[in-house]
Amino acid sequence: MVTVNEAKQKIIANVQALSVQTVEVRKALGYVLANDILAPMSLPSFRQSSMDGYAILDTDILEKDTILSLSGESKAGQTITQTLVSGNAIRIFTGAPVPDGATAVVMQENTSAENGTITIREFPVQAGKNVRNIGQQIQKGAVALEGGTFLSPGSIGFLHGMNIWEASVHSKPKVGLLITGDELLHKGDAIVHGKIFESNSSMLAAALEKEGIADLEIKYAEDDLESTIKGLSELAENNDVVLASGGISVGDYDFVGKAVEALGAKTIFYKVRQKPGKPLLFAKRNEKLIFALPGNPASSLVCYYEYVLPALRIMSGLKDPFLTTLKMPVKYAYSFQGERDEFLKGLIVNGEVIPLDGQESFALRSFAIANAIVYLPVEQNVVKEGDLVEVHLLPF
Ligand SMILES: Nc1nc2c(c(=O)[nH]1)N[C@H]1C(S)=C(S)[C@@H](COP(=O)(O)OP(=O)(O)OC[C@H]3O[C@@H](n4cnc5c(N)ncnc54)[C@H](O)[C@@H]3O)O[C@H]1N2
Ligand code: MOO
Repeated sequence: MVTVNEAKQKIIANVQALSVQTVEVRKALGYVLANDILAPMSLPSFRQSSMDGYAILDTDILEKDTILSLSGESKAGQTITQTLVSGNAIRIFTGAPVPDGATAVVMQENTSAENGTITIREFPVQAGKNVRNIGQQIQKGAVALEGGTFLSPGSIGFLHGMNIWEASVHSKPKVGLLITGDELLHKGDAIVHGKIFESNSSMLAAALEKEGIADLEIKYAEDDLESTIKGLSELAENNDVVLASGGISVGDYDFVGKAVEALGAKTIFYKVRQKPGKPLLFAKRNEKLIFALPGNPASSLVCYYEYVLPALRIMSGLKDPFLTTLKMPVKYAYSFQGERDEFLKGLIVNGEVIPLDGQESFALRSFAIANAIVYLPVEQNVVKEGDLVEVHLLPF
């Protein structure tokens, strides 16, 4: 048995980023950049107006209500940059090139136009006002995004804005899932006393989908050693990571541990001093990872978020793979007995976290409405209302 912290350290020590591939930036959402990207151009690449109004020379505006002559127009998309001569104003629109010679743009609300003249109702006008400078966002040749950056919708827009359409990213792990349990019913099956509807596969598939891992290979094994070995070895052939659900405890029909051993995989840890999810197993077979998740649904999902997800994120190239962690006051007192750290399904409301009712490992109802996991180490087994607790934000 290892502690929660030891288990996490063993994940970090045993998991590496996968190889690098080139992907279209548009398809790169959720991938992690393998190298720094240098800006191939400055942004903006020309001086742009940030307002609809008039381009002027700030030194022409010596008092309020200065009158200038209207001498042209610059609209967005215009390719010829005009030149502003002192004493004049050029009509300009947001995103349009600022004429050479102009030092500022006065927004049109602060002007009035009549008979070819423009009255500037603002004084003083600062040089540079409402002008986006060349390279203000990024200078050509500077690091635009660092290797290790998680590509978000914002990153995709930023890269396309610099005329970058492909990027080098770490591959995403391929994941296989082995569902064990003779008690499991599937969609369309008649309800039978003693059997339950299988729900871990769809729950884990949905969690993986959230992480950008969509093409999950799912197999089902009967509660016998041969079927479990076959399922695990086939999945390990085709995938980087194999998750097994159920059959990892000590019962006569729990075969996952024995199957992992029979496959010659190296167990990195088995059993974590935690509730739920005690019988979690992490093994490696060459570079393939095997996680045996406890069958209890809430145990399975806690183990996914706390250990599997960080491993998948390290493989995807992320440096900070764990759920976002913060300290927050707890809304109600909570205490527990026993020698295992606890992970509680929690709901954050108005800056406080509520430990939800129904923390048993078979119960998913609390998880269904949770937005966080509260981590209470055994040393913190009694918390009073308002005490600070460690909260791990669930990814939504
Ligand atoms: N004598 C002991 N018994 C148990 C121990 C122990 O230390 N000594 N540990 C308990 C703990 S803690 C856990 S957690 C469970 C883990 O058991 P398994 O991983 O072997 O899981 P199963 O026995 O196969 O199933 C447990 C539970 O979950 C339901 N289940 C299984 N698969 C699914 C699925 N795909 N969808 C929905 N529900 C599923 C299953 O019916 C059981 O109710 O062991 C304890 N026992
Ligand atoms: O380790 Mo189990 O998940 O407490 O029932």
